[in-house]
Amino acid sequence: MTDPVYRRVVIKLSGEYLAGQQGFGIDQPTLDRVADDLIAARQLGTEVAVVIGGGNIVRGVEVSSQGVSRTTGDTMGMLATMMNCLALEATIERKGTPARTLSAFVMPEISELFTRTAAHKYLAEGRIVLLGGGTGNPFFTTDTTAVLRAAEIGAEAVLKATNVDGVYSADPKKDPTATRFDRLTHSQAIEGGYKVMDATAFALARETLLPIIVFSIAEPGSIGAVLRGGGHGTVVAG
Ligand SMILES: Nc1ncnc2c1ncn2[C@@H]1O[C@H](COP(=O)(O)OP(=O)(O)O)[C@@H](O)[C@H]1O
Ligand SMILES: O=c1ccn([C@@H]2O[C@H](COP(=O)(O)OP(=O)(O)O)[C@@H](O)[C@H]2O)c(=O)[nH]1
Repeated sequence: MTDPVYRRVVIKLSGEYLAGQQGFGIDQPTLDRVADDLIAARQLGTEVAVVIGGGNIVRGVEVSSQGVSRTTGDTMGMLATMMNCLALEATIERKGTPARTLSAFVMPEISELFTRTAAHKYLAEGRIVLLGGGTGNPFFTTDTTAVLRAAEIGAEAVLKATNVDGVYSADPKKDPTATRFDRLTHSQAIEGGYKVMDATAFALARETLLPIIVFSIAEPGSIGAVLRGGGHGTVVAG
C-alpha cells in the first residue's frame, strides 16, 4: 500500500452529512461509516485531527433569522459541533481506536480545553483528535476553524470532506452545467467566490500556505485515497 503523503492533517467533516437520509441530527449508521474511514486513515500513519460542522443540528444564520440574535445562534451552532464530536468520539472508541475531544470552550465536565500542547500530546499518542466548538467565536465557520487549527498545530493540509466531489464553477446542486476544477490557487478560489468554503477560510489558508483538498465523503475510503496523494477532488494550493 502507498505510504501517506502527509504527516499530520486536519479533516473538516461536514455536519450536514452526518444527518444521513433523515435530514436532521445524527444518523448512527452514517457516523459508523465515517468513523471506519477515519480509523483506516489513522492506520495509514498520518496524525489525524478532525473538525466537525454543526449544520445537521444548528446553523447560526438560520436560527437567527427566526428570532434569536446572531451571536446566540452562532453559539448554539458551536455547541452543536460539540455534540457531533462526542458522538463521533464514542463511535470511534467503540471500534477500539482511541480518540479525544478538545473544546474551544471551557467545559471541564465534558471535554478538555483545546491547546496546541494537548493536541500534540494526543496526536503523538496515536489518538484521533476531535476539535469541537468551532473557533469559539461567532461569525466564523467550521471551515475557517479547520484552517485555523491546522495552522496552529502544524498540519500539512486541510481535507474538506463534504457533500460534493470538489470545487465547481457554480453550485453543482443548482447548476447542472457546472464544471469541476482539479486544481485552483487560493487566490482563484477567493476571486471565484465559490461557495463551497467561505472566503475567510481560503484567505487564512493562503496566508498560512496550507493546501485544502475538497472531496466527497460519500465515497467510502475517500479520506485514505487523498492521504495517499490520490483521490478525486479539487486541490486548492499555491
Ligand atoms: N462552486 C461550488 N462548488 C462546489 N460546491 C458548491 C459550490 N457553490 C456552492 N456549493 C455547495 O457547497 C456545499 C458544501 O458546502 P457546505 O454546505 O458548507 O458543506 P459542509 O457541510 O461540508 O460544511 C455543497 O453541498 C454544494 O452544494
Ligand atoms: O467558529 C465558529 C464555527 C461555527 N460557528 C457556528 O456553528 C455553526 C455550524 O458550523 P458550520 O455551519 O460550519 O457547519 P457545517 O456547514 O460544516 O455543518 C455555524 O453555522 C455557526 O453558527 C461559529 O459561530 N463560529
